[in-house]
Amino acid sequence: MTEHLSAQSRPELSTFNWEDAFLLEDQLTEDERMVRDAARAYAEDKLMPRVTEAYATETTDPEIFREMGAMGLLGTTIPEEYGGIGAGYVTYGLVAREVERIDSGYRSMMSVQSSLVMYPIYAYGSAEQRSKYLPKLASGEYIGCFGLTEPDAGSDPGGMKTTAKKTDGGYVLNGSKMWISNAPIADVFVVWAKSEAHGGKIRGFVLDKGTPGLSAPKIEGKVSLRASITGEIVMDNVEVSEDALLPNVEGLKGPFGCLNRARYGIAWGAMGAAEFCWHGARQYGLDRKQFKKPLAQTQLFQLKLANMQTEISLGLQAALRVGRLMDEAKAAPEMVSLIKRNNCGKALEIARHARDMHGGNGISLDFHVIRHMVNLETVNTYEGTHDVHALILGRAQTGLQAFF
Ligand SMILES: Cc1cc2nc3c(=O)[nH]c(=O)nc-3n(C[C@H](O)[C@H](O)[C@H](O)COP(=O)(O)OP(=O)(O)OC[C@H]3O[C@@H](n4cnc5c(N)ncnc54)[C@H](O)[C@@H]3O)c2cc1C
Repeated sequence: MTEHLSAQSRPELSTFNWEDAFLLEDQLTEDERMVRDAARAYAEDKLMPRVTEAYATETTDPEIFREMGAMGLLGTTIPEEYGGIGAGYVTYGLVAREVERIDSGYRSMMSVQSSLVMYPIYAYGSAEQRSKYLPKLASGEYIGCFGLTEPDAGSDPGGMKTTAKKTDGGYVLNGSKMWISNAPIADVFVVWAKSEAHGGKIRGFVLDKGTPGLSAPKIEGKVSLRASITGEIVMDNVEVSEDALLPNVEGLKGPFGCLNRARYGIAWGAMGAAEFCWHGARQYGLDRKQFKKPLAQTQLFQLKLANMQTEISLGLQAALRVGRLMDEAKAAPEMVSLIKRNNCGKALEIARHARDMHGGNGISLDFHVIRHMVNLETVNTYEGTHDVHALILGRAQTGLQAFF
């Protein structure tokens, strides 16, 4: 059709913005941009200067929770009366993207606090639980963790062995959780257990640090996500009163409701890490000369940059679309599986290429790409592995269950 239009009536073509191919910026509201800009400034000014050291020494600074809390970056979707900023899911995603542009570990700390601890207390908790925990979690005074995975139950959380037995005044919990982000420094533990009193159904409990029988040893020696502390949760006859039970949910839909939100944030976050790697590779290719010309002037280098730009542009648009649908309460969990799986897998591939494009320098922490690459191995695995999300999407289109 366009070729029949006269030059005057032909719509103006705008110039291409290589960093923002589909003008994502124009699709955001003023408020979304404002929170995003604040998150970007915080991430660049406060997180970037400490990440290399934190990663190298495998240390997590708990002060980061307080800083994020002061910036309004914890529990962004939680209403203001509980300390959140009552923002939508697009805002939450934009924040995840900025924080993960620096490090997936920092984004993990934030995602766990917001989606896996604050969200279940808000959505499934009693009025008392909401007012006891949410404001302090929002300010970062309390640090939270989420215990679903066990040594023998990862992709299949229904196989968990942790139990809650009814006592006169409440419950006694026994079992252990594995690979739990924030656990060794946590004040609040949201844990999932099979409750005999509820016919063996999975129920959520909120435990306080210091409860006898509750411990959270650190898992040492991780090669990935080293700036984010990870631990076990050991429950050895942990006695809690009735008010530790999350009253308003039972079954796997409890943990899955939280995971769905965290996975959505991860889809944005992974694109932030990928963008860092892409921009880093581009700049490196412009600066470094081999064979008397910039690396960026070679066809292979440009092909890789084009692939990165394409996947990131598509991945961000998809995340934005799902975020808008979440804000309209129209998003299905399978949509989240699709973007979590795609964006993590693509980000990992981009980070590997960026590492290669930096040559020998690519293996140095100073250039950051190998840190992102190794982090993204975890991001591709946790919150539903790349393959497990494929099985969710396979089931959705065939009606056939391929998990077992
Ligand atoms: C750093 C880090 C932080 C984490 N933080 C938390 C946290 O805060 N809270 C929490 O609860 N968990 C957390 N996890 C755990 C994470 O969610 C699990 O590692 C993840 O769900 C995978 O479980 P798994 O490790 O037991 O692997 P498995 O389930 O044993 O999977 C191993 C492999 O088998 C494949 N597989 C499994 N089932 C199937 C199947 N049916 N068909 C085909 N392939 C299959 C998987 O895709 C994978 O490739 C964290 C993990 C890490 C590494």
